[in-house]
Amino acid sequence: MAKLRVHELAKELGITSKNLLEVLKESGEFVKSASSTIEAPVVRKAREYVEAHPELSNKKPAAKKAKPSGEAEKSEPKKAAPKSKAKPGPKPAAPKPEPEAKPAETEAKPAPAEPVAEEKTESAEPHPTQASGSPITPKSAAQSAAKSAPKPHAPKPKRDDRRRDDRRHKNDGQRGGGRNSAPRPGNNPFASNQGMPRPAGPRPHAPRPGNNPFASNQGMPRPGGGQGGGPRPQGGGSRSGGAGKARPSGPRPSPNMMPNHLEQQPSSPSRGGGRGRGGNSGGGRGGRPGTGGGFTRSGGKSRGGSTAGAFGRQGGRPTRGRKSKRVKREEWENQSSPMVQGVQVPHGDGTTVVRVRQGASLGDFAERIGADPAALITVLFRMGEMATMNQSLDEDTFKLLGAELGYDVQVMSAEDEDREILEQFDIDLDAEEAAEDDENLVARPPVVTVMGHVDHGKTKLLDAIRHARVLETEHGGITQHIGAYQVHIDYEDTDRAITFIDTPGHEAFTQMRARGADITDVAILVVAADDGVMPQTVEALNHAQSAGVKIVVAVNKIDVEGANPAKVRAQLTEYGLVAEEYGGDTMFVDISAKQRTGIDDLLEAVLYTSDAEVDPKANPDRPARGVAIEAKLDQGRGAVVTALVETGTLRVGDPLVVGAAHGRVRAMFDESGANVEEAGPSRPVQILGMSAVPSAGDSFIVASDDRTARQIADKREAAKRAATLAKRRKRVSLENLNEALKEGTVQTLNLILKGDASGSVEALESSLLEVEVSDEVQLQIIHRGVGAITQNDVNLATVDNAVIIGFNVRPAERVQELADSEGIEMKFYSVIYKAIEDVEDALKGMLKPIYQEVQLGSAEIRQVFRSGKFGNIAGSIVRSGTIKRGTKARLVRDGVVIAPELEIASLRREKDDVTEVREGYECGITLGHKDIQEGDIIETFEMQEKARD
Ligand SMILES: Nc1nc2c(ncn2[C@@H]2O[C@H](COP(=O)(O)OP(=O)(O)OP(=O)(O)O)[C@@H](O)[C@H]2O)c(=O)[nH]1
Repeated sequence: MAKLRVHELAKELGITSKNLLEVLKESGEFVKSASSTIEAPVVRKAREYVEAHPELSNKKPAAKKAKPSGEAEKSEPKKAAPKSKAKPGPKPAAPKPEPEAKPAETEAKPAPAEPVAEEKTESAEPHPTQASGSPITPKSAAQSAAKSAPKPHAPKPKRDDRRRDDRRHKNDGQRGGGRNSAPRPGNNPFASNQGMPRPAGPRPHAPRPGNNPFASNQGMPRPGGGQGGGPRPQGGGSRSGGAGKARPSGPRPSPNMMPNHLEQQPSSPSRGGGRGRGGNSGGGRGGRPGTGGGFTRSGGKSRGGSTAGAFGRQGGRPTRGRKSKRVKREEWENQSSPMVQGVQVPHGDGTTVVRVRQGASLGDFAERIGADPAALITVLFRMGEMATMNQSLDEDTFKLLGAELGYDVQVMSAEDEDREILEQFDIDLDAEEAAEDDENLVARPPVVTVMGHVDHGKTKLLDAIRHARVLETEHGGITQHIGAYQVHIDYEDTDRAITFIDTPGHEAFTQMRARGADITDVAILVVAADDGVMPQTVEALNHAQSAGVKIVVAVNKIDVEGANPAKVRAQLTEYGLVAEEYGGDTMFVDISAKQRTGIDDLLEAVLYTSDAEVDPKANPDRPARGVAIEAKLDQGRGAVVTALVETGTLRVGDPLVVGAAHGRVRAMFDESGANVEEAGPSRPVQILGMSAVPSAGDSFIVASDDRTARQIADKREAAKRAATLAKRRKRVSLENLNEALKEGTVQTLNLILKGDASGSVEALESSLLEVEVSDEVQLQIIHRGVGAITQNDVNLATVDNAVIIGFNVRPAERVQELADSEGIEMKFYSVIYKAIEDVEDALKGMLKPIYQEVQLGSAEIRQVFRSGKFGNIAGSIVRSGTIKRGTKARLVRDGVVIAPELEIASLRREKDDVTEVREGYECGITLGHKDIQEGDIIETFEMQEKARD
């Protein structure tokens, strides 16, 4: 199912998304925006078209496609002939291919070769997305273009830039011709009526009746084009030759264009083409309006034997008769597919990119390349891998398989995948953002994160701000920590709000970013004036700068003796933060978080910086979108999510999706615990009503209804599961997969990481998490931190049976003794790879657990009873421990084991069957062993796994 998006394909082809969109739209494809997905067949067509039209390219014309085009050229002549259909003449003589003729070429060929096969494959695929989408309206394009112009405020790094880029993009795209009139003369590959700008109006109708995905204008006359279809060189037209008559205008600019390609599609090529060509060249009818659709695939189809020739039936018959076509297509593919590993499967050219989701199965991949899954299973098997059709494959396996088949298989990132999921519900966040009209945007409070070195006063500062500013509010101040809060300040005679993320430190900031949540507008970098710039100060500013976040420096602890604020300013210039007083553009404010001085100045500096450098804006009049900042499970209230609204307004009752959780907003609270009915941009609120607890950094969107919300959440959950499955599979070799599954025991190695700096701890953690030994053993980092190993760490290790890893740190006083007495292992490293090696070894060691025998009890046989029914019964007395029924036993006589592998088959006290008998009691035991005597000792034991040290 993984599909390329327009912008991705555009990038790949070196043209603008706009151009590509136009090309696609013109060809009748239902693409909505640059983020819309496009089906493989369309991708292929577009690729071929663009390759054939280097003029479309922005950057590198058709360089990379050189090869394909070359091929195209080769075949051109052939096609050209058929194409000439333009000419009424019965015999398409035109030997001379028109420049654009390439695309058509293939189809023209009487004997469709591989390309045909490929095309077919594509065509067979349904095009759900396209069908539902509607083209971007000219209005939105116009709006977005308009937006780009005025930029009242200073440069806005993040979002604005992005938006601007988009606009630029759009504008670029339009460069050819009228902005709305998508079709650029000459450029549009699929356009049937090239050269005639098509009024934007009709576009929306794009959806042709019928469901021929390729017929651009089925059944609808194209304005201006006269019959639009008629003239279309492409399709069957060319083939049938007859079409000619339809052709009003002279030589079709690009008969070969896409249309032809399309024709190559599955069915058409072989039969359609043949038919049209031969039999009914009469295709004459091609004149039919509407028919010649860009992707005339239908033209070819006109199998009705009738004349339908080239342009023929399209209008009337979209894609019916699918079945037989499909069958034929398969037959065709089978004939033309190359052999790989002795199996016939489609083959790429080595550069063909196939995108699959994380955790995609072989079946998914087969669908993408139009192969028979069974054939792929065989190929994989012969490559030494075994997989079923529905089993998730990991990226490596896909890559291997792809390489074998000539495809560059790319596993989609989680973000792309999510985008794709949303697109299935017609939600395209990027496009919406790009299409947002500046007029609808209103200023929103800046979102601020506090960062800095350990102990420089981040928490104290957040407290100071909270107290200074929130206690005065009507609700009586912040009563709870919800992960974010808003304060108000009188700034330039206006009441202004600032939103603070209440989790200090760049780790949280980075974690959120890693999940795609760029919510911070301004970062306050806290530097203690008595300590100066420290390692984490630098880390924090690097993180902020790399995120394009503006920084305000809070020089803290100026109340401390020896504080040297000037030194901080001087130090930070080295890192590109030059104070205004030194001619730079960064605001430095001296504060004392402890004494709560300078706080107002700091807040003003934040607002000043925000206004000047960020100018955050959002449209409050739309369904809300935002990010989950914190989430927890509350016993009485269920999932409690603190969400920050980024745009739109969130209201109680809204159907919401947060990550893989969904639900209706049952109630909302602000940081003071007060009920909130609605929350606008930059407003943090606690939300009740979600079905599950999402992760911090998960984005949320208001869905159109509960059902959609649930479906999106379900799909996300499924994607997550598939990704996890794929990862897990990676770690289990095929040989031991079944065993591992059978045993069902997964062992976990718990680790506590302590390091000299958070950077090194993070690096160590991420490296360790990549260690994969087997699916049976997992590695879990239960705690990490900066600084010496403390008693707390050891206590935690005791509880969770963890190993402590110290990276460039040592245990604090008396901690070593504690660890020794608790049997906690501490390991110290100064090189990351050494730690990784050791952990890897430990994990491997865990693979083969050592079992040890544990004695459970022993009993002495006092008397032997012979019973016909039960065999020999040992009347015994339990000498130690407990004798349990069903446990393993051995028989010892005079210190010699005479029967090592027995089992307590039955156990009785008096006349009752019992499960166990304790020390000192008499009992009757049967062992299923005849040779027992008075005085023999029955020892019972079990095998217990021994933890490795
Ligand atoms: N004298 C003085 N002490 C301060 C000031 N700000 C913070 N402190 C003290 O510095 C210590 C660390 O403050 P925190 O706010 O916990 O520092 P932090 O940066 O949040 O520390 P971590 O959470 O460990 O990263 C505490 O003992 C505070 O009381 C200040 O302005 N003046």
